Amino acid sequence: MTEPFGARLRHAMDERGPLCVGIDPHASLLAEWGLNDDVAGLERFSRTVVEAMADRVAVLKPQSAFFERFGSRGIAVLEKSVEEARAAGALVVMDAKRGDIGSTMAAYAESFLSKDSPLFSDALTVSPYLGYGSLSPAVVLARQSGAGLFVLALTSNPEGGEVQHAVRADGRTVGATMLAHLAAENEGEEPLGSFGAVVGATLGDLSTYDLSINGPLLAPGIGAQGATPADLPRVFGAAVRNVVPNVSRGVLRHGPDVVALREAASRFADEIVSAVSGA
Ligand SMILES: O=c1ccn([C@@H]2O[C@H](COP(=O)(O)O)[C@@H](O)[C@H]2O)c(=O)[nH]1
Repeated sequence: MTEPFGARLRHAMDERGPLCVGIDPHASLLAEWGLNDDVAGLERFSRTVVEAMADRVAVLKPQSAFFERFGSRGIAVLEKSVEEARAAGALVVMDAKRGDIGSTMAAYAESFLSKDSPLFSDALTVSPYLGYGSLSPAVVLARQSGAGLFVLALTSNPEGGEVQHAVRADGRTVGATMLAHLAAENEGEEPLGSFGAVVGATLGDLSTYDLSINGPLLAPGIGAQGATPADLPRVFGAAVRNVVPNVSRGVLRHGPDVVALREAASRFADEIVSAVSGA
C-alpha cells in the first residue's frame, strides 16, 4: 500500500527542503537556452531540468500547458519527464489545473491519478470553480492511489481576487470556503494531509484567511512574479511550515548549464530555509 501523498511530501520536505522547481518550457526560455521551439528542444529542456533537479529537490512541477502545445509528441515528452523525475526521487506535481463537471472530472482524475496511467503523478493541480463538490472523483481516486491534489484557493495572479475574494451569502469569501473544504478533507491526517491549496506567495498579508488546513500550501509567485523567499513568513504566518514554495523561471533562466541551474535552485532553497527558520 502506497504511503499517502501528504506523508511522502512531509518526509521529502524534511530531507530535501521544501523547494518545488517548475518545469516550464516557455518558448522564450527554449530560445535563451539555444534550443529550437520544437519537440526536440522541449525534450532537451525537460531532460536537463530533470537531470539537474530530480535527485535534490523535494518536488518538480511540470506545467502541462507547455507540453500540450506540441500535441501528442509533447505529451510523450511529459510522460517521460514524469517517469524520470519520479525514478530519481522527486515528487511530481502535475500542474494541469483540471476542473469540470463530476462525470468528466472522473476522466481527468483517471488521466493523472490512476496508477495505471502513463501520466500518473504524485499530485495534480485542480480548479474548484465548478464547485468544490465537482472535484469529488479526484478526491476519491487520490485517496485510493496515495496521490494528492492542490486546489486553486488564492492564486498568485492579480486577476484571481475578483473570484477568490468575492464574499458569499454566508459572509465567507470563496477562497476561504475552498480552504475550509480542504481542512475538512485533511482532518486527523498525520503528519500532513494530502489535499493542499494553491496560495500565491505574491498576495501579501493573508491574516484574514485561515491557512491551517493541515495540508500543504503550494506557493507560486517567487522569482519572475516578484515575490521573494523573505515574503513567506509575512504571507503565510504560522502555516509557513507547510508551504511548498514554487520557483519556475527564476531558476530556469540560469540554464542550460546543469551546474548553474543547481546553484540557482540552491540559492532559493537556502533563502527559503533561512526565511522560514527565522519565522
Ligand atoms: O496561482 C498560481 C497557480 C499556478 N501557477 C503556476 O506556477 C508557475 C509559476 O511560474 P514562474 O515562472 O515561477 O512565475 C507557472 O507554471 C504557473 O502556471 C502560478 O504562477 N500561480
